[in-house]
Amino acid sequence: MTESAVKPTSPVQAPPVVVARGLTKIYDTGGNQVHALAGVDVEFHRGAFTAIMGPSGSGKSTLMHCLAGLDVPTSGTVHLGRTQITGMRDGDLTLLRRDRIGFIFQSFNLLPMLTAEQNILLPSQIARRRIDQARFDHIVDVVGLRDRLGHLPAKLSGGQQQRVAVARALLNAPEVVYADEPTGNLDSRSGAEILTFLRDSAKDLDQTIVMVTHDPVAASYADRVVFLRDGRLVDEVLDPTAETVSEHLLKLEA
Ligand SMILES: Nc1ncnc2c1ncn2[C@@H]1O[C@H](COP(=O)(O)OP(=O)(O)OP(=O)(O)O)[C@@H](O)[C@H]1O
Repeated sequence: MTESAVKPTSPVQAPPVVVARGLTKIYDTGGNQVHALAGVDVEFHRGAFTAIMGPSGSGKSTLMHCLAGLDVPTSGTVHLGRTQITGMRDGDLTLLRRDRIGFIFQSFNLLPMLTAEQNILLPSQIARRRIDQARFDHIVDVVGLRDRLGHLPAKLSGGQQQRVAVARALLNAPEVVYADEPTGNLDSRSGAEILTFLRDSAKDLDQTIVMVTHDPVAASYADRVVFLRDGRLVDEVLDPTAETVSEHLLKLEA
């Protein structure tokens, strides 16, 4: 078989980048136990864009925080590549998050006194990493920030600020990007631009992306949607549409 005849591996067949097994998280609130995660097994594959959905209080944020090493599960394991992150010391976890994971938050989290360009470059500079100029140029052009690089965040629209945050998260080609309601503060047009960019990054840059969202339209940009209810993974949809996602959510909330 010639090389050009080899079919590219689809995102769902690629090896998992993140694997969680038997994750539980119990919060003890004054003698009252809340089982925020009640035994979650889940995998996220290279180059796949996955949305995590579920009713309010179903455990989405807790799951993302445990996957990203921002919170410690009560039991179970999380692997990033070959590294088991559960059980790591705080200092090692901080370095792992800095070097191997990208984050995008609803509230952008940009430093107000730095320009767009300085915000994008800051994590690499803190980590004393060489800047990949070609990747920087590619990302800046694709997100349409070329003529805004010298602007402070206050001089940018919400959509432009989130594009800066997305460029910052993707610059270092992290093994996985976690996005927590990335379009929650944006109008629908800016939101659609960010989601299109995330979808294209998964496809074109082989970027693994995991996004928590309440919005079926946002989830429809993903390759796959996994649904949580009462701290358990109860369903999933491949190649979702806003309609199929809404139907599944309605069933879960019934
Ligand atoms: N720090 C905490 N202390 C006690 N209980 C908590 C804490 N964090 C979360 N919980 C509880 O754990 C459960 C899961 O919460 P989580 O925030 O993960 O859900 P969610 O699906 O992200 O919710 P939402 O969609 O409303 O953001 C809820 O019952 C919540 O009240």
